[in-house]
Amino acid sequence: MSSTTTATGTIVAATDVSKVYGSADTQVHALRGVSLGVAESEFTAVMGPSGSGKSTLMHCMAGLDRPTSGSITVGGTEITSLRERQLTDLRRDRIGFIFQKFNLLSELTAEDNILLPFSIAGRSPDQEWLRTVIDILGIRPRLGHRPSQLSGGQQQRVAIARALATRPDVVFADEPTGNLDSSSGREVLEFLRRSTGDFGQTIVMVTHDPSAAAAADRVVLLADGRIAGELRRPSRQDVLAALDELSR
Ligand SMILES: Nc1ncnc2c1ncn2[C@@H]1O[C@H](COP(=O)(O)OP(=O)(O)OP(=O)(O)O)[C@@H](O)[C@H]1O
Repeated sequence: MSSTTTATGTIVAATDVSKVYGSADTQVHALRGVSLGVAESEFTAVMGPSGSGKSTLMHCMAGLDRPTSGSITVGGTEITSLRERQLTDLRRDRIGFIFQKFNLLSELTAEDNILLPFSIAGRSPDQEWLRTVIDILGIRPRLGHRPSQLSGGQQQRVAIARALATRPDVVFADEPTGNLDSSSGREVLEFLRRSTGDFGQTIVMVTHDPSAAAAADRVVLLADGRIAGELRRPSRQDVLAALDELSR
């Protein structure tokens, strides 16, 4: 079983997680006994070669997919045994998502996109928190715009506001800078970093980009469905060297 240090204050814990896709001779072992603890208020990046299991791990930890075996807890709740309805509620209430392609609803304004999780849940947002998030992200002047009227960087900031608005236990970000130019990408990473330092938000980000990973507190390396190592506050060069080592 691969494992990495589980810090105290662990908010998401995967224990001996395996995921097998397909059956019989078409089986793919996407994860082979991964154990990983995500510390509260930390920015964790997951990296590794294509096909190493990054998306599968993130989807399992976020309750979007079920592991074949092993345990996953989010905020102390074992999610692998939850029914579909309970999983949907847990994702809505305790998890935020940021995607490479922003995933904003094109017919809604930026503000309505940010408020969508609340409309779905039939709840009111914490107005003061919402104001703080919107102001820090600098999107107040854009709240009445639809996604097509916003740049990629602005759309991603709206998506970040939507993810943070519910104050989730953890935000999962899937290549959040993948569709952005380098300066918008840097801004987005800066916001993500700030949300961990200033607000104690926990973030798990899957990325291929060594510069993006270098913004994280911790970089977990996956290879062939196993944890292959980790780096603490690495530079871009450290990340590149570790990836190079993995591909040997
Ligand atoms: N739904 C699926 N059905 C069958 N095999 C799958 C499925 N999803 C992923 N796989 C396989 O599982 C392995 C891990 O895939 P995964 O997408 O998790 O890797 P990744 O590290 O995120 O890759 P990439 O960097 O290319 O996005 C790969 O061999 C992939 O082909």
